[in-house]
Amino acid sequence: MRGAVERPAGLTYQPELLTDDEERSLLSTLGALDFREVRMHGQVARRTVRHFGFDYDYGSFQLTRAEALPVALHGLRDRCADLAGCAPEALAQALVTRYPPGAVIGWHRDAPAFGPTVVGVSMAAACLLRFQRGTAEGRRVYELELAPRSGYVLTGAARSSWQHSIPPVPALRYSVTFRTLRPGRAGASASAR
Ligand SMILES: O=C(O)CCC(=O)C(=O)O
Ligand SMILES: [Fe+2]
Repeated sequence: MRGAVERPAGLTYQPELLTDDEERSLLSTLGALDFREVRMHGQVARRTVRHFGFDYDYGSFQLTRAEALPVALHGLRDRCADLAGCAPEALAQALVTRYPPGAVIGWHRDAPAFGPTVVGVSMAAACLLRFQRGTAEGRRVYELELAPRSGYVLTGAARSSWQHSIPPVPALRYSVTFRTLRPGRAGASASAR
């Protein structure tokens, strides 16, 4: 990655957020989920996903109600809320992603329909999380290894100004990403049920 290295403000990384036993038990829950394909611009991605709480429609840019978070993932949400310093219920959306070897997620910022806080947990294989902002001479980059059982929080500039991506994962990886909703969306979400 070309550019000056700068750690994004608002990025927190927490190794060993989960114990080995917690990871093992969560992986058996995640492994049993029925994952769905991701289709963007007509292309089917290698990674597959499952949404809980809310689903994001890439066509209409709207959030719609999805199935409730399984009880087996409530403890994980509590842990992530602690890490982010918010109430567990504020983490209204959970996205579970399964990355088979070689799967990626391209450069993006999380949708503006979501709120100011994004918390992610990594399980099974490690991967790199890359950040970029600015162009040409002003390009800034950062790279972080996400170890299995670790968590990260994106707030502030890390959430809203920097883009992030994951290059091809070396081995099967699962992540659970919890997101808040944009303030003022509570009414909209209730009527979208
Ligand atoms: O897998 C991850 O940890 C990050 C996924 C991500 O950036 C996203 O789904 O928006
Ligand atoms: Fe993201």
